[in-house]
Amino acid sequence: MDEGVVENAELVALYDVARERCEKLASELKRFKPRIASCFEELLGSKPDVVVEAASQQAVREYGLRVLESGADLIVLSVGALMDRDLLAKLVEAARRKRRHIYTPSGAIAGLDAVYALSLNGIRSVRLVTRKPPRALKDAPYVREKGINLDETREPTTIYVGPASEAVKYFPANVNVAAALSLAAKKEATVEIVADPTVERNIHEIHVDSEASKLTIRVENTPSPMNPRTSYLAALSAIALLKRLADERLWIA
Ligand SMILES: NC(=O)C1=CN([C@@H]2O[C@H](COP(=O)(O)OP(=O)(O)OC[C@H]3O[C@@H](n4cnc5c(N)ncnc54)[C@H](OP(=O)(O)O)[C@@H]3O)[C@@H](O)[C@H]2O)C=CC1
Ligand SMILES: O=C([O-])CC(=O)C(=O)O
Repeated sequence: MDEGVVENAELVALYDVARERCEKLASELKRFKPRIASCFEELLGSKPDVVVEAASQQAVREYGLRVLESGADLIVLSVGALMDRDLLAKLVEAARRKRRHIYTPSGAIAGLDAVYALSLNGIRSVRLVTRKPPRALKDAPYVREKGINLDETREPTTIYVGPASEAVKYFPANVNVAAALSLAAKKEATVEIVADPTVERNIHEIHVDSEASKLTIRVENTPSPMNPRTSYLAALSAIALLKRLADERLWIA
């Protein structure tokens, strides 16, 4: 799985609260022989140039600053954590001071380059409609807190409408894309979440209204076989970013 993709880089270390998950991943790799770190300090001890967070919003809060302070770039997938303005300001300040970068890849969506471009001239409204099979949503804090029973859902049901900063707390493993979208738009997205038993894919629709363009983007993603909440595209997006960085930015799409 790791052959022939990111050529000019080494995977130096892996860290997860559950060590056996790193061991399983490492056993599936052919080219890379990463150290399996038993704590986050040990991961940083490998002196990485880039650390990819693919864990949780809590992990961004726990380790984000330490990554930048260690002199590494930080790629964030649990972008929801960055809706916390204080945390974002601290990370940006550390990145500036250490001359490193924070990257938020497009993850499970597309078109953030255009959304960012439109933000330069001001965006009137930005909306995300996320549609996932009920099994991908049933463990979300919001669903549990409100006692919503998704096992009996027979038709598409809107279970949540609200601002991105709230949505990423209620659905921390489902709509990090709402944060990536809001940061690109420089405007908080309104998020609608639909539990849809008629779909097998994780579907994200972006609607942006601005003077320069009306933008509609729809992405239908195959879920990861290991985690139905997560789209396969999100992992590919992080790998594609690593590849661009490892190729020393000779070509940026
Ligand atoms: N930006 C985007 O477009 C997308 C973002 N995501 C986000 O990316 C993240 C990773 O997704 P995915 O790989 O599917 O998640 P998984 O839950 O499948 O895997 C994450 C792993 O990280 C571990 N972990 C969580 N928190 C910590 C921590 N503080 N320290 C150490 N290990 C930790 C988890 O352990 P445990 O299970 O014990 O918590 C788990 O083993 C998620 O937050 C997800 O929501 C996903 C898809 C798209
Ligand atoms: O993978 C997806 O479809 C989106 C996702 O989980 C997230 O943004 O957290």
